Amino acid sequence: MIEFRSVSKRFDDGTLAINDFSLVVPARSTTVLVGSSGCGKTTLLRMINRMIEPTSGTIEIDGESVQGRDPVRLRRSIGYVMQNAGLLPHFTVLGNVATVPRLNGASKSAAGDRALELLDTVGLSRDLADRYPSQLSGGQQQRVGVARGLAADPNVLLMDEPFGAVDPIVRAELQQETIRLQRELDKTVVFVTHDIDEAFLLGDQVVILEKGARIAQVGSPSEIIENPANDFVASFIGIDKGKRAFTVKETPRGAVVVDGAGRTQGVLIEGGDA
Ligand SMILES: Nc1ncnc2c1ncn2[C@@H]1O[C@H](COP(=O)(O)OP(=O)(O)OP(=O)(O)O)[C@@H](O)[C@H]1O
Repeated sequence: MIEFRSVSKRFDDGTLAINDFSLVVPARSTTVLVGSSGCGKTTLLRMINRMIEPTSGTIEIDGESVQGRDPVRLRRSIGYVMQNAGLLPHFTVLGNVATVPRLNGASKSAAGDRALELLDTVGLSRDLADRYPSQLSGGQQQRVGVARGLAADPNVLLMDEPFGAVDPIVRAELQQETIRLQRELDKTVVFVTHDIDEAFLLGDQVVILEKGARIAQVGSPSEIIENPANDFVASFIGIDKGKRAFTVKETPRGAVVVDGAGRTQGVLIEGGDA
């Protein structure tokens, strides 16, 4: 579990990026921070692994303040996946993934073996191991980025808009892979996006943020859609534009559900376990 307690961050130029933010991130599930550009998502994420230091307040992982931990060791123990994968251009795929285990003291051959296993885990062919990042597609680069994030077998994985730069089809694939990985690996994932659909797809807990990282609402996707806390949330999740507003239409074969654009999205059945 990760806990933010009254965390604020004022940058040197006076910008108050985070204003008194408190949140519990449950272990072994995915929490998504979602909000418009500049609301403070990246700053929150980077305070977890001390790439950014809070001005006040504390952040704890499993009850221990990160401020008391050695920043370099802390960073190596937490997976971090960023937009555009953030790969080292002069290292091969294998080199990029093996770097973290090497830094953590693994021998060259053990780190290489681990890196190959991780390519399997993220669905990349081992044939790509000797390529350089520029020789990969955007989606493949992102997978390498995820493999690198998992390399230290961290309990906590931070993902900052990891699929922002790939096309919609690859993005959908990577989202499904993320869901599969989460099921298999059982990590505590904190995921940042500005895309509410991505947030609802991936998040067990979704945190909708306004400027200054003010929390507009925290809840499961169902809770938020069923009971938006205010007009800002309703608008942000698209209810007012009819995006998540469905109507029921009777047809000779039974009731169907129709979206705001008049397109039939599915059939209405009795019961279900929700
Ligand atoms: N080093 C810095 N110095 C001054 N202000 C900063 C710095 N880094 C970020 N900010 C400001 O802090 C606020 C929050 O930035 P942050 O990058 O956390 O937002 P974000 O929600 O991740 O945005 P985006 O989705 O565009 O990446 C913004 O107003 C930003 O301009």
